[in-house]
Amino acid sequence: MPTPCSCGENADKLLAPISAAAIDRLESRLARHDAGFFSSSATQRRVLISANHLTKRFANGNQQVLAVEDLSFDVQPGHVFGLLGPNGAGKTTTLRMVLGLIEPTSGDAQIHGFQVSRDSDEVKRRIGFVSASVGVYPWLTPREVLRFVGDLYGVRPQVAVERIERLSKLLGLEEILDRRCSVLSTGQQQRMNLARALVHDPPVMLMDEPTRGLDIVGSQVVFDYIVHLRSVGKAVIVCTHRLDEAERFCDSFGLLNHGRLCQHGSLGDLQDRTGRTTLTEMFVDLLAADSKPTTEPSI
Ligand SMILES: Nc1ncnc2c1ncn2[C@@H]1O[C@H](COP(=O)(O)OP(=O)(O)OP(=O)(O)O)[C@@H](O)[C@H]1O
Repeated sequence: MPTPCSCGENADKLLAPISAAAIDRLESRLARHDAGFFSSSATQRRVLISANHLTKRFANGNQQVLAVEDLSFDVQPGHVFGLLGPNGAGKTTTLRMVLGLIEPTSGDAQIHGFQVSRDSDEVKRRIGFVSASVGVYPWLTPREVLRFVGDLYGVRPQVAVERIERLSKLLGLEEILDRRCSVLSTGQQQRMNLARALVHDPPVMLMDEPTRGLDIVGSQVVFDYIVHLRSVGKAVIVCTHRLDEAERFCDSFGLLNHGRLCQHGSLGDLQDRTGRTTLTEMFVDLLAADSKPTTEPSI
């Protein structure tokens, strides 16, 4: 006898026992969904920076310099990765490959799922870059520079105005926004560079020695900025020689020497593996143990 219900004849279908076959089908669909969610594409979306077996050789007269060798790492949103190493270890070369400024000899990097070697425009749109050696336009004011950069990246003028206002507050630029860049101090120029790297609101930030030449107050502005980047979910790579500072603000580390990744992990991982407490102690051991030259005969 059909069940009386305002749903009419559909009520029979709704109340009918679900067959074992239907349950099997449902379970296998859910399993497929879960597998898809946790497998490649979704996981890759969670990884904003992915370096895969990056290698770079430079020709240098009749020799070759192996600047970076088979380097792989991932950086997730809201994560600060410290790429550390002595002079000439290959840090800047790695950043240049990730930015797409130089071509790797082999390997590749992905930014937000876009391959650097193939989708370089998409990649550049998604990266902010801060370097101690980036120059400023002497005759422009910070406000003009920030508007100009916003325009280059296709940020709508009204959005650019709002962002410049927000970044000025964040970085204490209000007083200097309309002064010529040529009269700004090193610290003020660096604050403008930090703002410039964020005008297009990229999900990824690469920072090459961002505190070089800065005093304690200037360095603190950079640390606060990095903390801000993490809190808003950016994926950040920082190259620095200030190991004590890196310990404070990086979530994980890659220790490079002669282009090779000698250690990789959180501070706790590295402490467990090396038996050392500080990055400085680990570096001293690393340099003593690993003195392989990076020049090879030309081929
Ligand atoms: N264009 C180039 N031609 C030849 N050799 C290069 C070139 N660029 C970098 N190198 C070499 O590659 C190696 C790595 O250089 P890189 O600038 O990446 O090191 P780094 O870790 O950033 O050093 P630093 O801390 O001193 O800035 C060095 O031996 C350097 O001399």
